[in-house]
Amino acid sequence: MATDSWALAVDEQEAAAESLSNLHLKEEKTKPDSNGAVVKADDNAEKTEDEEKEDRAAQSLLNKLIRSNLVDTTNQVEVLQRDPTSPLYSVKSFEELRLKPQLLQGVYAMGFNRPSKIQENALPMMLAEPPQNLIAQSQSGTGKTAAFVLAMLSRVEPGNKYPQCLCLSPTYELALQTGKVIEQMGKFYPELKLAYAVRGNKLERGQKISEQIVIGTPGTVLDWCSKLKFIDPKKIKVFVLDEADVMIATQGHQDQSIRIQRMLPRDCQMLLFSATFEDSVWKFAQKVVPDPNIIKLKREEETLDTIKQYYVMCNNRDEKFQALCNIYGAITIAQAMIFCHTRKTAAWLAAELSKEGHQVALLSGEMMVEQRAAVIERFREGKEKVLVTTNVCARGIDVEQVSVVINFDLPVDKDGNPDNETYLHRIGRTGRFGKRGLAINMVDSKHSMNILNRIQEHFNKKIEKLDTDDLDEIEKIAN
Ligand SMILES: Nc1ncnc2c1ncn2[C@@H]1O[C@H](COP(=O)(O)OP(=O)(O)OP(=O)(O)O)[C@@H](O)[C@H]1O
Repeated sequence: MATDSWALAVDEQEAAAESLSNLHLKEEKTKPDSNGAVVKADDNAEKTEDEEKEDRAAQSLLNKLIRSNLVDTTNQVEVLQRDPTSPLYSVKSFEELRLKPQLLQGVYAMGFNRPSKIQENALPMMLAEPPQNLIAQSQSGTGKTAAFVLAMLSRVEPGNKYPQCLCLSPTYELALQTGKVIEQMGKFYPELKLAYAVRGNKLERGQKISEQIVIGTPGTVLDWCSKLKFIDPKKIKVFVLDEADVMIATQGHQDQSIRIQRMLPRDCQMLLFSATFEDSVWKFAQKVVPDPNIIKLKREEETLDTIKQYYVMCNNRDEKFQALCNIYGAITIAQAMIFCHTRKTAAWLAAELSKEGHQVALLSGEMMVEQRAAVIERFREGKEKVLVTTNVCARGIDVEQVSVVINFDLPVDKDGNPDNETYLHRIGRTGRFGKRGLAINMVDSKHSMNILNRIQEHFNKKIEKLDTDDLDEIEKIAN
């Protein structure tokens, strides 16, 4: 399980050296050399990076668990065809795809009325004859999984009792999630079976798999294809590489995926999906998907334009808490998210707010992903009005009804510099879909004032000072 390790490292520092608790926020990058706590932070640096990678898989799983709808996007899909002279097809309905009736029934049973933006272009390409390869990138929640599941289900011949579609996922949990979609969409195909090639799923040696679709993690799939020979890779017609960006962040997965790909027949259809498209993903994609069509859908830009930003000057944690109480006392806040730098602060703040009678949810890095999903779900349903959280676990969560975001601690990176991207992520979520949002930043030292100033400069947007002792002033900001 992934952990909020950066916060954990900081927590450890806090406990180990209370008097030096602000060391990680040192303005200058150079770290004092005579201090044990700082050396410890250095020791942790590598571990933190590793665990951050692991956190990508956890984040991805969390996104899947809490997502119930397609993500809205106004951006246009970018399509790069392998053969630019061939006509470009896009579909506005599932009927146009001439799917097998059982499959169309499965799609409608899932409540899909029409293809998503990425599906409009991706599906005709994936279902074309002869099969074409595809690399597709779009953010989580835009319909990629549903698209490749539909492609696998369309190509499979249920009468043939051997694996024909192979799908690689970065983790066991993500494989299970995709498996669920296959089962749902293939509901009206009773003869269709699915096998999970994941660690712990032990088969007897010499056995052959009769399931038509295999989904699994690269290490186990490689074993099943080569050493154990449970799967005959030469019979695979569709090869899907899901979550390529998460995949390559895990040691060994890239090589294993390439080795699997090499065992497949030349005419096997190769499909690769990724939520992001940094250079490393692109290089990997080109290695495993020959002659691809490419589809990209840009992430919806987050902006601070519709958000009123304020800061409150305090001297310490207790004053910050008092300021928060004053704000709550003066204005009605439907739902708020409050961000803290460490788990320890988050837990403390949640407890203090509860004592004040607020219905508080705490989202923290040591929770299992499923627990986090449950907390977010309750918050979404409005069962709690305040969500206190640290950074890592709240990234990428869309909580549309949140009207106020409070940075109890300003976001800083490992070197103590402003983390502008995180600031935008946190705050950008309030002012969605034309709504106006409110962001309040707590500042408690010269150092954090400096961070705030640098954030202001970066976005070229003024953050106004707010006096939380002046009730009239607070009331004004809510209007
Ligand atoms: N055409 C559609 N119409 C309505 N809902 C859809 C459609 N396609 C997918 N969905 C739903 O939208 C959500 C996101 O879809 P999907 O999981 O396929 O996206 P994704 O890009 O693969 O995201 P992730 O990588 O997080 O899984 C799911 O709840 C899915 O059931």
